[in-house]
Amino acid sequence: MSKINENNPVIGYWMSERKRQKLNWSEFGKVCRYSGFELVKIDLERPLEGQGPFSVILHKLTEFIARNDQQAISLIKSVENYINSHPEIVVIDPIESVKILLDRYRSYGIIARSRLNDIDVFTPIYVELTSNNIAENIKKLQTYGVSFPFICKPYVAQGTNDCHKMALIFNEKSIVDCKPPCVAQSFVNHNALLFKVFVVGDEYQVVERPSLKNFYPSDRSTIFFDSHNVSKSDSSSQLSILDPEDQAYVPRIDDKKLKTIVSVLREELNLTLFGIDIVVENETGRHAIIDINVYPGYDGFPNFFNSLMNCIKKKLMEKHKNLTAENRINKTFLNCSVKVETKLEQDDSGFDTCDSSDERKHRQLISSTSINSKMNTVSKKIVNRT
Ligand SMILES: Nc1ncnc2c1ncn2[C@@H]1O[C@H](COP(=O)(O)OP(=O)(O)OP(=O)(O)O)[C@@H](O)[C@H]1O
Ligand SMILES: O=P(O)(O)O[C@H]1[C@H](OP(=O)(O)O)[C@@H](OP(=O)(O)O)[C@@H](O)[C@@H](O)[C@@H]1OP(=O)(O)O
Repeated sequence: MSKINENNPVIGYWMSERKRQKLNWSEFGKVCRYSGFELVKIDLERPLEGQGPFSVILHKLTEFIARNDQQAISLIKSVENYINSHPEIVVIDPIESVKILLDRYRSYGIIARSRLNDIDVFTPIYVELTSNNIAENIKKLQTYGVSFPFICKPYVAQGTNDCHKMALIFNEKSIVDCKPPCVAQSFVNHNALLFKVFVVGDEYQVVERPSLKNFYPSDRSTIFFDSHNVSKSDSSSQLSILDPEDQAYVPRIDDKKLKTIVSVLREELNLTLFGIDIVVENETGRHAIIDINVYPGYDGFPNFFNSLMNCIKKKLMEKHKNLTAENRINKTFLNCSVKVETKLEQDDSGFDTCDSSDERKHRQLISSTSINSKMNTVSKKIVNRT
């Protein structure tokens, strides 16, 4: 097992070249150096064991996690194995949590079951469509209460070429335009304003983005669109221009609700880097969460790299504290067990008690096995941290 180099801790990262360039990632290298860290790109084609030791692993592996081929599966498996055998490393973010968010249906479920309901924050009614049988889909939509118009969103939320291709469906005869497997979600009118919340650990920022205009049930045909042409900071889609009959009212986000949304989701998702897309429903002012993204673009987040660095330092401190506490608990456990065992040996006077001496030996064996395994973990951790 490799050791953490505390004098010059290494942050190993992986993200696509496209994302690296968009974020101007080399600047983060400078921030790292300034804070005494080394920033190293992980080579996914080589075993990770020889590339460390890492103090932190930061990744956006969504494009591999979303893929279902053998190569991607075994690549992710080997990253997972490496992470599992190095509990001392801070991982941003756990692959298990990322997997959940790549499945739109599951991430909507998390919102729907969370205590956000208590503050009237909701995810618009949704249902998963898995079959091409139109009658079955109509029935499902009715049963779950998905209303027209609704948006058909690909099942996989991030990391594929098609995951941002959506269809806005206005009537029953257009249900044929759904492309299962997908999630159908009722459309919420929100005057074409989207609030994007970018979260970095304890910090967050809201940026306003263009969004889809108000729509109503009608005979019109399906609108197919790519979400990246609608809701980027420089988007100027025709679909975002309000109709003359719409009220030129500007929705507002409630800061107190926003704070609760971030803290509830941070806890529910077990993620450090994520984005929440919120719209405010016309008339009711209710806040609807329409999407959650893993490690989003952070476009408009001032000093993102400084916030990221602060967050990494905080996570390292927490990890250090947890490992120290674990060591202390293990030592206490060891002391107690040694005392109990000594007492057991003294008690073994040859008289028949309710425990046979064989049973006692068996118990002692179990006890010392568990001490040994605990000590192994402790000493491994001590080795890793020196
Ligand atoms: N339920 C909804 N009601 C109203 N508008 C919606 C709803 N869901 C999505 N939209 C609109 O469609 C756009 C794309 O939806 P969504 O955010 O789910 O797509 P995405 O591809 O996951 O986006 P991202 O690029 O953030 O990953 C949103 O920006 C918003 O304009
Ligand atoms: O940065 P990446 O390449 O990861 O792209 C992400 C994109 O960021 P970008 O706008 O900087 O492209 C995000 O947009 P914002 O929510 O931040 O607006 C969001 O669309 C993610 O779903 C994308 O992840 P992907 O689907 O590609 O995995």
